[in-house]
Amino acid sequence: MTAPVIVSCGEPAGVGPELAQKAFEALKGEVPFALIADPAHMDGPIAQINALSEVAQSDALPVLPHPFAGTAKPGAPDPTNAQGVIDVIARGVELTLNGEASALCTLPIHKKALKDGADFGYPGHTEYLAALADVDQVVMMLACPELRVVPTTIHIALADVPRALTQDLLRRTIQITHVALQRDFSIPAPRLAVSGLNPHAGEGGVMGREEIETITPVIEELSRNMDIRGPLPADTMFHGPARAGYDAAICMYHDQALVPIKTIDFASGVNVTLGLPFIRTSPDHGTAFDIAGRGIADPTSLIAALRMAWDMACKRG
Ligand SMILES: NC(=O)c1ccc[n+]([C@@H]2O[C@H](COP(=O)([O-])OP(=O)(O)OC[C@H]3O[C@@H](n4cnc5c(N)ncnc54)[C@H](O)[C@@H]3O)[C@@H](O)[C@H]2O)c1
Ligand SMILES: N[C@H](C(=O)O)[C@H](O)COP(=O)(O)O
Repeated sequence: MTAPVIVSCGEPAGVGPELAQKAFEALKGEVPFALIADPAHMDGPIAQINALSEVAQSDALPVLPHPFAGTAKPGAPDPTNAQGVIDVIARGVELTLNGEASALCTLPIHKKALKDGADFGYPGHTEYLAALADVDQVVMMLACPELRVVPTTIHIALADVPRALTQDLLRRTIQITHVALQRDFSIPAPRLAVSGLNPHAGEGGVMGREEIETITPVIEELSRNMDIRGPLPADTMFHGPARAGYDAAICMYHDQALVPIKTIDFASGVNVTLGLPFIRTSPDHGTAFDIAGRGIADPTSLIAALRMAWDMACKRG
């Protein structure tokens, strides 16, 4: 039997805790999951549990208690909670690695709050999870029913992208994506479209040389074994008919990949980390401090993230 999904609470001052309550109501009987959180931070009904084996018997949101140093005031992160947020993620990883949970779904963190409150040394979950799992490269993919995108460089300043974009990084990003599309998304022969970095994919070297020196050689090499094309101008590869021609778009930097998907489907996009020794998904939005605690946050993306985690877990068996 597939074990439940474990959900890390993320920033308690954000929309995470209320979304977990809403997702529990929506997914009862469909996706078994438990939240790791401080019960004192939760507003609605919860069932405190001691182990994930108790999830099936819970008629309220099952919560594995994790005491935090501070209270949760919507929209105002308490720096004394930062270490708790980080520790909850690590506890979620431990539970997936020891098999008590089948997958990890993370609620949003506030990166600056973690840096300020606990000197968190990672720009996001993606890099922290890679470190916890001792994996030197993972891939961020965001997926919605109409589009999958992968940023090759992730949480770095735009000015640093050209230097970070190496043939090795691009090759491994594409290979990890290709394997995951086959294994977790049931696409036997994935079609990949690779963007350029520069306007008009460099226009033959007139507007930048990364396409000639870095991107094209990798595509040529990998095209011997996979259906891959590019570099394509990024401005024309995301409209409807263009999207129909590929299963995933490999992009060169964060916003090149995430702007199109969050524009097309902010409500139900899912962030999934590929290349980890466990399954990790997440909603595609952040902590939404501006609406936290008002009961109006939309749980659609979290619901999609939980369904994706569960689906992947059931497929992997
Ligand atoms: N997985 C993650 O941990 C994750 C993902 C994205 C952003 N973040 C972090 O979250 C923080 C805030 O980021 P941001 O302000 O750029 O993005 P955000 O997604 O938190 O908010 C952007 C806008 O979308 C709205 N929004 C977000 N989620 C919503 C929901 N579920 N229902 C209704 N409206 C919603 C917000 O109210 C806001 O107006 C930053 O620290 C960022 O790094 C974390
Ligand atoms: N780049 C992600 C997004 O905007 O959706 C987000 O910052 C989450 O990153 P992690 O999953 O690494 O926390």
